[in-house]
Amino acid sequence: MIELEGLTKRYGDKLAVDGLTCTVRPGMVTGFLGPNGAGKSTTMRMMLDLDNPTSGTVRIDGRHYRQLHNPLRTVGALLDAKAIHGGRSAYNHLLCLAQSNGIDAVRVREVLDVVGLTPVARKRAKGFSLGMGQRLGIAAALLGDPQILMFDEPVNGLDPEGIHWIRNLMKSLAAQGRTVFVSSHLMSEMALTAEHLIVIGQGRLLADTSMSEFIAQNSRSFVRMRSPEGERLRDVLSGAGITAVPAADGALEVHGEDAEHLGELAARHRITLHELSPQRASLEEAFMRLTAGAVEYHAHPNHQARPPEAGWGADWQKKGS
Ligand SMILES: Nc1ncnc2c1ncn2[C@@H]1O[C@H](COP(=O)(O)OP(=O)(O)OP(=O)(O)O)[C@@H](O)[C@H]1O
Repeated sequence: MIELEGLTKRYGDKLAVDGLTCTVRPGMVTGFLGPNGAGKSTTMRMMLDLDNPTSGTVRIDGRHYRQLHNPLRTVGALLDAKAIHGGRSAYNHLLCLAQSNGIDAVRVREVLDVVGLTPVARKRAKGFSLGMGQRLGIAAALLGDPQILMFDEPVNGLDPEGIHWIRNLMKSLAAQGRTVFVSSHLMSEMALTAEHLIVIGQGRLLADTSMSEFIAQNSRSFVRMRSPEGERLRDVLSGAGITAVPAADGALEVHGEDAEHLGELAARHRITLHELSPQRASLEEAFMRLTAGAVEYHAHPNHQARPPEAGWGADWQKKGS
């Protein structure tokens, strides 16, 4: 379990993380979301004691990172896959890590096997593709067989097979009772992987909730109905006090009613339906809706450089468009 309490980080005038209080629990994958510059990497670095908080605390299984006897056996992390000594082979990179952390060398072969790098174990890491580098970083995170795992953008550079693999790996680690904390900008991937979400914007906590609650609370859901007797269907709905809004393709959209009720109503009036489909918003829509006011870096849609306006989009050029 990872507990944050009032975690705050200030860089000069910039409040990168602003009083974060939340708990990352074991037995599930927790997704960590936020627009660019929201403070995700800074938070993860503070969790791993790579950066000092301005105030507030992080506790890993009840202790500060510095109090952990053998940190790699408690918490494994993939933060920056490029932070590897490129001159070493994958095997030697992991062996050095294992030896300096009192981990048996046998474990090196095990994790190489888990991440599928055994065939290239003796090759120098500097010749690795982005995806292979990610796999090596994941192998390092797994080396100490820790109960807590943190991954910052783990699917970066992975091909579809690799993305599928890491999704299953994270789910299986969580199913073993481990704490799995993962950040990603790939919403569709996050929707398939995470059970719980922690969302931040401009360093502040915006949501700490289950995936399904998050989508339900931050999106509009409705039922689409399509019938060859559209006019009559609309009259029947209206007679039952239900407002239906026509969609561009001739279907009707009904808010605030469940599909079962609407289907039964149509059946009672012997109205043929060609479609009766509950529409649930995607995680991406819900995320965009929640974070709309907390997006820090905006690109302007018409490609032409435009002087930044005042307000929360003013410094978008900092990270390039
Ligand atoms: N070492 C630093 N010095 C000064 N400012 C920093 C430093 N590290 C991060 N920041 C600033 O703190 C804010 C949060 O950055 P951070 O990298 O944690 O965000 P993020 O959510 O990980 O972003 P992204 O999704 O783009 O990776 C940003 O405005 C960033 O420019």
